[in-house]
Amino acid sequence: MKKLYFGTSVRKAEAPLIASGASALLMRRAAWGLAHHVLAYLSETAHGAVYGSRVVGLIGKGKNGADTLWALSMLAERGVSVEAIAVLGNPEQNAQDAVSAFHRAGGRFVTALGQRTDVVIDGVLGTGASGPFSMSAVLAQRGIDRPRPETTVIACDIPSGINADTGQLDGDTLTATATVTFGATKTGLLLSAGHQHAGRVHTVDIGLQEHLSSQPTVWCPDPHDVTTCFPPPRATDYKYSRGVVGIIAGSEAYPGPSLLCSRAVASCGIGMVNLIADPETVPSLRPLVLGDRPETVVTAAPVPQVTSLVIGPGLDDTSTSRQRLDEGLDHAVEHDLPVVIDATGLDLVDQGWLDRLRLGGTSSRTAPTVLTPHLGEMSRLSQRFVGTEAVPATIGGDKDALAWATALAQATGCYVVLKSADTVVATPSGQRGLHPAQSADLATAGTGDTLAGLIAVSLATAWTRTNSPVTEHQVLHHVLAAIHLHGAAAVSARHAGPVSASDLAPAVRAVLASRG
Ligand SMILES: NC(=O)C1=CN([C@@H]2O[C@H](COP(=O)(O)OP(=O)(O)OC[C@H]3O[C@@H](n4cnc5c(N)ncnc54)[C@H](OP(=O)(O)O)[C@@H]3O)[C@@H](O)[C@H]2O)[C@@H](O)CC1
Ligand SMILES: Nc1ncnc2c1ncn2[C@@H]1O[C@H](COP(=O)(O)OP(=O)(O)O)[C@@H](O)[C@H]1O
Repeated sequence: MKKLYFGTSVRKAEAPLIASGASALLMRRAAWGLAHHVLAYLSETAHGAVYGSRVVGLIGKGKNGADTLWALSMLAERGVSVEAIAVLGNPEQNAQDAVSAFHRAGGRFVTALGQRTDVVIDGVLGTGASGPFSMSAVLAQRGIDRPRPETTVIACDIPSGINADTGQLDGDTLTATATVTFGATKTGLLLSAGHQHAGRVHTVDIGLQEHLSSQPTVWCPDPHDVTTCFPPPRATDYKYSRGVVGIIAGSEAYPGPSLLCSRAVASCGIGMVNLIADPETVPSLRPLVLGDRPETVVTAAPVPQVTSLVIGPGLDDTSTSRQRLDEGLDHAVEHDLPVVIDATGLDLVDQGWLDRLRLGGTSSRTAPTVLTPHLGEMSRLSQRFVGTEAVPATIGGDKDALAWATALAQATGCYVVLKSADTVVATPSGQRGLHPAQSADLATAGTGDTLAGLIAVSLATAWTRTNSPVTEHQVLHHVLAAIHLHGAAAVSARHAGPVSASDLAPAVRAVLASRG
């Protein structure tokens, strides 16, 4: 997993260095990093020509603008023709050293972008941005055209106006081809509007690591985590040692999720899939799932070897579904097993259950309970268990997703996986994870049922493979790995055309096959 930091944390980490007079040094390191990446993009985009190419910086009134001016000076030394446009404030007043260096290098201030601009550097606002910001309005006020769509835009540290903690943007900004960010990868670059506008993120080390170590971290999964958390079987394995996932999903009204969930679990190579569906009360599930995968073990109650449970996809609001949920949760509590609660299960679970399911709750539980709401379900859960107002469920909306998930995790004592284009995870003690959107192909019915199954597999693996008690951080790791596998499966399935939820299970196998 990679570590991400809030923008405010990076600013706190810089503070002691700035106090000791190292501000100019940090800025120079940042500018070198920015210039280096601009040169690389020029080599790719300006017909391989660095000499004679033209780079224009949009300059604000803070240090972000100063960084950009220093980087332009360095580019000038490599034969790049550099110009700057003051779009906010007067850099002469706030960044005199940088302006002098820029002039010395042959740079000049202009008032228009000009016909041929190879790269535009967005140096208007960095981590000091606050409140509303409209790049369109700021440019229009000065009679400056927006860069043409084909122009390479490189954001200095973060696209202007983006909140470096939350990724939120109150207004509009330029969509960058790439962002060159300093000190650490900021959460705001991989979340919400920040993720949509940052383009490719390059992180430049400016010597903050030691000072960042005391700052809170947000964990981000990578492909290696899938390899670790979804391992191939060991030579000595047998079916029960690989884990058994119990599934309480599907109803007479919505039978499909039982199949989607079973397929997802089976596609990971688990020891056994146990669909818990009494033929007396939900008669259609058994033939449906057995017709698809005869190896599924369908029982009225969980088999004793169950290692983790997923409860909720496709349940309806009937007494049968409620009873199935109650029996499944009872089993999870009694045997201290990890349980993933998804979809209707989230609406059926009540405070009494949460008191028993929370870590160290009335049942002295040690195994995790993972709640996997989408935005609408999250809004309802927050109203019921945190006491917050109803929130309109729009992707990229004005909610700080990490803070929202953290509040619910702390209130419920459960792990929360808040699913939208970006997915965030919060643990009961406040550890956090973030999986930036990987594939919008997941925006289709049934993909959440698949994810719930993958998380249950990953937790079953943690439970069967780890001898010592599984830590909260290990649970976070396994949950994030499952989310990454889900996204990678959507990317893989895309190669064959538009994706539906049924395509994900075969794609999960393909992704795992490619990881060895
Ligand atoms: N510290 C260091 O040593 C290092 C820092 N580094 C660099 O510094 C950058 C942060 O610099 P920064 O703190 O000067 O903030 P920055 O974003 O450039 O501008 C703030 C100015 O903008 C204004 N403003 C704010 N919001 C606004 C809005 N919505 N609309 C309009 N105006 C708005 C605000 O005005 P105010 O609201 O305060 O009146 C203030 O004047 C960071 O991203 C990185 O590039 C690196 O070099 C590494 C070393
Ligand atoms: N635009 C998007 N980009 C990336 N992932 C998305 C997007 N929209 C939805 N997803 C993902 O798709 C899944 C949808 O889950 P959910 O809404 O519970 O679906 P369902 O209940 O139909 O199974 C989640 O994992 C979510 O993160």
